[in-house]
Amino acid sequence: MAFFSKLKDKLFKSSSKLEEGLDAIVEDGGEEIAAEEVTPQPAPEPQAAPVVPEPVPETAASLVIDEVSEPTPTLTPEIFEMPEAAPEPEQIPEPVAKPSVPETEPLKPASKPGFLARLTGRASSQPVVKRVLDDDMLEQLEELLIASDMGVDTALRVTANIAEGRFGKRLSTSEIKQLLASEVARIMEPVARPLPLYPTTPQVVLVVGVNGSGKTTTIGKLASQFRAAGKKVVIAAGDTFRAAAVEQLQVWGERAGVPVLTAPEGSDPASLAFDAITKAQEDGADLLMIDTAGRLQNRADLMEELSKIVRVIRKKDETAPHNTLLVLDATTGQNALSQVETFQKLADVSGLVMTKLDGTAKGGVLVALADKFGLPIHAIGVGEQIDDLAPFDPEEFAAALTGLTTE
Ligand SMILES: Nc1nc2c(ncn2[C@@H]2O[C@H](COP(=O)(O)OP(=O)(O)OP(=O)(O)O)[C@@H](O)[C@H]2O)c(=O)[nH]1
Repeated sequence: MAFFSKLKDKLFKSSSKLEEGLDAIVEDGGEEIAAEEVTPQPAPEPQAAPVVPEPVPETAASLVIDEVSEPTPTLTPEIFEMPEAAPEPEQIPEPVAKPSVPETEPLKPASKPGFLARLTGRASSQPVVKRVLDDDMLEQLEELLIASDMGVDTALRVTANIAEGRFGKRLSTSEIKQLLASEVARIMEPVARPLPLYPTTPQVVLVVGVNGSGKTTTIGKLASQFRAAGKKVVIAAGDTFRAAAVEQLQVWGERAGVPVLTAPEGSDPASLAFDAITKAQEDGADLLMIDTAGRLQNRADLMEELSKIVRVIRKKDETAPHNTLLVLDATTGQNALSQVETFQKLADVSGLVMTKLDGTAKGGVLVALADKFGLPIHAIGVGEQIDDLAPFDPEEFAAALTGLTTE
């Protein structure tokens, strides 16, 4: 798949870091095994799921956005309904959420005889190095995952799951990679969800995040995708304190062919938001995306600013904002975790966009985020160009992160 190779190329630093680490771990204390002794490693048996498994629509991999019927304050899978533009009837997801699903039920990456399944069992004519999975090896694996920004808790859980039923067995780097990729995909599967779009118009998308995280760029990229999907979009440049931020948003608006509403420098962002929703309603816009300031230095001010924006737009539509997107910069690694905690206190964050996954060695933080918060990841930024915003696909991500290849 074209996107897979692009993501893989772009996640090169993350995967090479993990790959080199895994090679070193297996070689350290491993021994060479002749090809005929190499047996394919079965896919891992999932343990109790860290998060409740949710089926993900097949279409999730091809759409950053998803259209749903009713606005609700929280985003749960049952709000997903048939996207109007579903390409094939058989691709339509069943809107199922089963709180009664037993915790031990396997998660879904394995249900699709897809990419990972094709990799599993691949035979090699070359001799391979295998190492007995013992306490030393597990400790090294934990350290490697922690160093890859997966976070201590997630790294321990992932390693324990890999070890389950395999302790004392000999594993090759490729087998470990497959196991690791399956574990990562299993954690990521429930959070890989397109941005839900409700029928209410204008749909208000509030975009929050620290300065420099990629809010402006993401708004531009999203606006372009919405436009391509036939939506009428308006952008409000809500960071009225920084003229440069407003100018940059105007540039992105031009690129995406979307109007950007601005206000004089230093003016009240809530007042701009009110004018913007008024205009969006008058113009019959489908979407209003509101950029916001990201000054964490003064959290009380920022909190007041964000809650005032919400108060004011609710005067025009009490169900707004319909999505509050938190934009996170993957290169900040573990810092992204504290940003989620902080912004959850400042705003009612409904989903995440992770930017700058290209060229960072810190992609593992997504696994920690998914494991810890379970917030939907709607999209990932893999470059600075307008089309460098991709839907989040757990299997592709896991394969790219762990350095799995089809060759
Ligand atoms: N490589 C890469 N760079 C990105 C990505 N997303 C954003 N950037 C770059 O990150 C920098 C900051 O992005 P902005 O969109 O300006 O971030 P912001 O959060 O709006 O920042 P402020 O305007 O300071 O509030 C810019 O140089 C972008 O080109 C991405 O996915 N990959």
